[in-house]
Order: sequence, then C-alpha cells, then structure tokens
Amino acid sequence: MIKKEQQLAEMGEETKMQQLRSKATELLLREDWRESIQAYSTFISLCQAQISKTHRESDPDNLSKLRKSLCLALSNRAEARFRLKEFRDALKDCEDALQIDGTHFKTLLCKGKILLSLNRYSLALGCFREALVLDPQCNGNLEMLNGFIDKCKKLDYVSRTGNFDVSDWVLSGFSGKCPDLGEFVGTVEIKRSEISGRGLFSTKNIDVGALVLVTKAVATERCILPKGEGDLGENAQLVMWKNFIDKVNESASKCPKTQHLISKLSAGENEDDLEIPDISLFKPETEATHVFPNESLDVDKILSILDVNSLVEDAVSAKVLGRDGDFYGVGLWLLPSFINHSCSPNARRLHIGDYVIVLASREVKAGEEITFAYYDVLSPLSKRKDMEKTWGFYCKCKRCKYEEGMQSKPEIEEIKVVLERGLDVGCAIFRLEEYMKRGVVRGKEKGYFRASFWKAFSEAYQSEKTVRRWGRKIPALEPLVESLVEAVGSDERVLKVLIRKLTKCGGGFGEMERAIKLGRGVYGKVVKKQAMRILLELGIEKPTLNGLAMLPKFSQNESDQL
Ligand SMILES: C[S@@+](CC[C@H](N)C(=O)[O-])C[C@H]1O[C@@H](n2cnc3c(N)ncnc32)[C@H](O)[C@@H]1O
Repeated sequence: MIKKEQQLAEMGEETKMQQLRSKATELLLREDWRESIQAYSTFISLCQAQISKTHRESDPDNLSKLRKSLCLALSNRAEARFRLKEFRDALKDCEDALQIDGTHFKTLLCKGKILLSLNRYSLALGCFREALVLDPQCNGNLEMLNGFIDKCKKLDYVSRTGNFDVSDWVLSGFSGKCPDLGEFVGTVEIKRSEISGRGLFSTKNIDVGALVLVTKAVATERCILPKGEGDLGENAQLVMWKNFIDKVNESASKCPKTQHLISKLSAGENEDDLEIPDISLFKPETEATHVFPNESLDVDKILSILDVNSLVEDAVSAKVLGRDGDFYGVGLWLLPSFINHSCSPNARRLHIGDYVIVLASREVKAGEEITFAYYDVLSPLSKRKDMEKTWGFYCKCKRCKYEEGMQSKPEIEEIKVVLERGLDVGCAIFRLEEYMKRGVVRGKEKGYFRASFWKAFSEAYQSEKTVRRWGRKIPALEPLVESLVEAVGSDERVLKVLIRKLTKCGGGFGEMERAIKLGRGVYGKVVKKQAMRILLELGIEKPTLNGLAMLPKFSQNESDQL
C-alpha cells in the first residue's frame, strides 16, 4: 500500500515536472528569457530533488532520464541567461550541465558564445571546435558554427597581435555592422605617474598609428541632442546620464571582474595613494585564472568614479567612425581610465561601436607615459586653463609648465592682442615665428606655441590671400605640420588643412606620404590604400574635376597595401 502511494506521488511529481518543462521551453521559444529562467529554476530544483531520491542500482534508467533532463534544463537556462547578458550565471549553468554530460552539443555551443562575449576567444574556440567534432553536421547549424569558429580565430589573432584592419568596412562606406574588434592590450603597464596618481606607460617603442589598446565599454549611452540650446538639451543629457549610470551598475552587478576593476578607478581624491593594479587584470583571458571577490560599490563612489573616468565619444580629441554626427555618446572604458591627460599627448582615441581604440598619434618611446587629450589641445594656454577647471584638475603636463613660464613674455602677449583684435593672422604668425627664431624657443617647444596659436595658422593657410601676402615670412605648411605632430601628435584638423592644400595644388609622392603618416596617427594603420584615401578625405569638401576628386592618386604600380 505504501509503495503504491509512493508510486502515485512519484507519478504526480513526474507530471508536474513535465508540465514545468513544457512551460519553460515554451517561454524560451517565445524569448521570454526572465520567465523561462524562473520556470527552469523550479524544474531544476525538482529534478535535483528527484535525482537525490533515486537509487542508482535499483532504478538506473530513471536516473539516467532525470540526469538528461537536468542537463538540458541547465543548458536552456544558460541560453536564457546568456541572452540577458548574465554571463557569470550562464557560465555556471554550462559548467554544471557539462559535469553531467561533457559532450552535450547545445551546452558547448552556449558556453562558446558566452566565452566569446567575455572576450575569451581561445577558450570559446575550444568549445566550438569540440562541438564540431561531436556533431560534424551540427544539427543543421554547420554554417553558424563555422562562423563562430572563424570569428574566434580572427579575434584571437587580433587580441594577441593588435593587427586589425577596418579597410573593408571603410571601403564599404561603413555599411553593415561595425567590424568585430578583439580586445587587445599592447606593450603597456600601469605605474605611478608624475602627472597624477597612476598612468599607463609603454614598455616598448610604439610606431605612429600602432595600437596601444582596444577595449569594449563597460557601458555606453547615446542620444540625439535636440537642436538649439537650453532646457531640452539639458534634459536629454540628464536622461542620458541617468540611463548610463543604470547601465554601468547593471554591468557591474553581472560581472565580478568588472565590479572589481571599477572599484580600482580614481574617484578624484588622493590619487597618489591609490593601488596600482596589475596590467594582466585587463587582458581578455584573465578571468579564467582569477577569482574576483563579490564586492559591492556604494552609489556615491560609483558617481564620483563616473564623473572622473567617463569619456565623451565625440570629444575634439577623439574620432567616431561609421556613425552620423548627430549622436552624443558617453561611455566608461576600464583600461583607458588609467590614461592621464596631457596638452602634448602621444595617443588618441578612435571609437568604433562600443569599442575604444587607443593608438599612438606620434612615436612613443619605451618607458614614456601614454597620454591623450581630455580637451582641445590645439588651443592657447588661457583657454586650456578654463577647460581644465571644468574637468576639476590643475594640469601638470610638461607643455603647461613650459608655457606657464613663458606666459608673461611681452612678445607673446602682443601676439595675443593681435589675434584678439581680429587683425591680420599672417602678422600674428610672423611675429610669433620671429620671436621663436630669435632663439628663445627651440625644438618641441616651437610646436607647443604653434599648437597654441593653431587657429591663426589654420586660418592663414586656408586663405590664399594671406599665404600670398606673407609668402616666406610665414613657415611653409609641411614643416609646420611636422612640428605640430611632434608636439601634440596627429590631429584630424591639421590633416584636413594639409589635404585641402593637396587637393588644390596637387602634390608629389612625398606630400602624399606625409598625409598618410598623419592619417595613421589619426585612424591607425589602415592597411588598404584606398581605405586610407577615403578616411583622409572625410570631412573635407572635395573639389571635383569631371567628377573626380583631386587628391593625388596612388599610381597604378603601387600595391594596394600601405
Ligand atoms: C581618468 S583618471 C586618470 C588616471 C588617474 N591618474 C588615476 O590614478 O586613476 C583622471 C584623473 O587623473 C588626474 N589627471 C589626469 N590628467 C591630469 C593632468 N594632466 N594633470 C593633473 N591631473 C591629471 C585628474 O585627477 C583626473 O581627474
């Protein structure tokens, strides 16, 4: 009698489990991820309870059936959690499912996708390859699986070498999805900085245009700012900022590594006492060997951290590729948060999708600190001082120290007066160059001053009248560009003036080479020449002759590779 009751109870449990499983599957198919996770969780608990009650010896078939169901349920819950970007929990489900059946195809596929999203490319590749071996036809998903394998191989290569190329995407007119970028940390380390707190330093020489790092945002938020000033714009920014904070909190709560690394960022105070994190923590595969504590960050600290470290995508010193200019975007990127500002920077940011690419905008020597501009460095000292105030620090870079020392020189004051009064920019440039020629200013410092008075230079070189009037009394554009690049790195506005001159007057091989070098400092080592050409022409009105742009062409016998 007792046995019968027990059997009936078991049948009841079984029916309940079947119903739950069907409901969970239906919810999964309907892509109702949250609800399906709940249904699977109940099913999994019941299933685990049944398994612990079932005897291996007396009922091996039932036990095997239950274990199969549990494995599938864990795998499906992993998929739902993956869709919600709950990667840590999804990965745990996959591990549990694979403990039951190490050759479960669906779980291996899901685990590969999770690892790929966590930028752990070689581990992801291992999962996809294992799945392919298990089922060479892949349930009809062969194409998809091969796609994942190719992607992992590509990203793994990029993350090891930093050799990525956006040429094809540029050549396609930035159409379609942004290219897949692998996370990459170049030859850099975090050290105590003379500028402030910690900074990022190169451990080897870095060429112009070579990548320093590529990293995906913890979170980004974008909006289209309403045209015109006032409340509307401010409200849109407030909403954007609030959404951004929520997204950062969400990402941190889902990933202990992200949470841990956010906690290491500066909140703006006592920077010189802050811990120096090991660079390996920022490398894609680190998670596999590290256990990150589950720590929570208090709201005030997060707000201060975001205040100090968030970057605006389309700052003057950054370039956003492949998106129309109406968007305003803000984001948090972890490793770039260790990069200090300098008014004489050697790196710049390039934004593609949610990735930020930091590249050398001029040659960087081993041991040099990597810096980029938080605000416009092609501006005079007084303006930069105003901008640093809004950033909440007093800039301690070499250029500021030097220019502060020269500030009171009457010659510099006179030039400022000429410019403020809107008098002839050629005259201001002439006076500046004469002052520097007299020997007080040499080498890189010349570039500092030229960058401070860039506005005058740019106006002068774009006015044929000024160039004609002042002739050799003002420097030729090419050496000026070189001196600017030495002082502040490549800049697209300087590039634009150079390209305008080339499109107007034509130019030889040397000029084109110079433009390409400058282009590399702005866009990185774009491999295909035609793609670089398109980038060089971005943002300049192209004078056309019989419909052809007049930028000097690459000759036929030059290969397409730079
Ligand atoms: C994004 S963090 C840069 C990394 C920071 N030094 C650290 O230790 O975490 C920005 C903060 O660094 C400091 N900082 C960056 N550039 C600076 C500069 N040129 N002069 C003075 N302080 C600077 C300021 O305190 C700023 O708020």
